Amino acid sequence: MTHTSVFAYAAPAPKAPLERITIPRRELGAHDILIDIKYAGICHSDIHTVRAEWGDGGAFPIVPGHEIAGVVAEVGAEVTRYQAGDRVGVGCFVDSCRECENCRAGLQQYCTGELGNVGTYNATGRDGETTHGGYSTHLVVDENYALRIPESIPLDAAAPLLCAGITLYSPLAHWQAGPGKKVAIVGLGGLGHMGVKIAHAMGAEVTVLSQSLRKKDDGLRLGADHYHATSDPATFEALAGTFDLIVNTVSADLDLNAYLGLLRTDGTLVQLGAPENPLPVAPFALIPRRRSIAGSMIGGIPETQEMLDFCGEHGLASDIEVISAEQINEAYERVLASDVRYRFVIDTSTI
Ligand SMILES: NC(=O)c1ccc[n+]([C@@H]2O[C@H](COP(=O)([O-])OP(=O)(O)OC[C@H]3O[C@@H](n4cnc5c(N)ncnc54)[C@H](O)[C@@H]3O)[C@@H](O)[C@H]2O)c1
Ligand SMILES: [Zn+2]
Repeated sequence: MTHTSVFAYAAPAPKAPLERITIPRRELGAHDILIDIKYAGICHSDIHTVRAEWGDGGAFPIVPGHEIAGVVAEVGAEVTRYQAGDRVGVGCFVDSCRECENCRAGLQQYCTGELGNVGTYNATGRDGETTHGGYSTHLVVDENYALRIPESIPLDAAAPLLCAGITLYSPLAHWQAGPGKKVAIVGLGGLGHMGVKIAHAMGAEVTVLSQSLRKKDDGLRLGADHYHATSDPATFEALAGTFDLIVNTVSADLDLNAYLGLLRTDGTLVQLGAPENPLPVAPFALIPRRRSIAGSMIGGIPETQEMLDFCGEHGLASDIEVISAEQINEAYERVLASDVRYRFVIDTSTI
């Protein structure tokens, strides 16, 4: 297979600063599109991965980036869905088996086939080659794993929707956030701020549970009805038994038992944050009120398109700070210090 060489930013080894390298992109296959990447969001998962916090080490050098927005530059011979000039996005995976029960149901993120869902980076594609993510100038992807970005959403603010947006939309839709439902969003970072916007647009009564009240004004502006500090023990007394749904976006260890106490009867806590340590659950945090704890991972292709269209209709996008490629390492430190409002987005023309 022949390749084209393109520029990218990569972590050469675990915990090492990212640096500019060249990577291969495959030649256009019949069903592929070539995307001229314009913007790539920085997700906390990128940081977990390059710091090797999820165990397996990975295939370094790793080019992160799964919040990708760009414009179609070329299409393969049999492409039907896109043409040059279309505004498109790519999220957390670029392929899946397409045959298992989940793939056929449009839940490609939960592919159970041998191929599994092929991560946009740090994964092995069906051609046996390592995938490289969006901190890069170009990407070749199968047209079936790209999404259409509505005209009303600027490309830079659209990029984070491809992970942060769908990761919140999917559980909020699944657990039916809407009028009459009380929803708490724990952690007001990249994921959390999209959770507030989307849950509010769905009609739910939204509460932010943040470490402090430092970002309260932002939270209310984003659409929250209430805002509480989890550093204040009175919060857990005042809100005991309140919520139908709690969505935990925190990237660090948290005492889930304290949060389970905030659920009403039959309420559900959905775990989205993925810290490296187990989170112990006390049986009696669940038993007395038939409470549930669940997980959810991004969303499938049809639901991601539905989320983008929903955001287009409701005028939603991410609150972003656009940076140049040479600021990536500094941005990582700022994400780790909770100093981001609310997503860093790399202008990939600076790569
Ligand atoms: N389930 C999924 O599909 C999925 C998808 C994307 C990301 N993630 C994971 O979700 C987590 C969050 O990602 P992100 O990009 O939003 O990160 P982020 O760093 O932008 O946001 C995390 C937020 O949690 C806050 N926080 C930390 N400790 C807290 C505490 N004790 N109480 C309340 N808030 C606290 C931080 O201040 C920050 O605002 C990461 O672990 C990431 O890997 C999961
Ligand atoms: Zn992500």
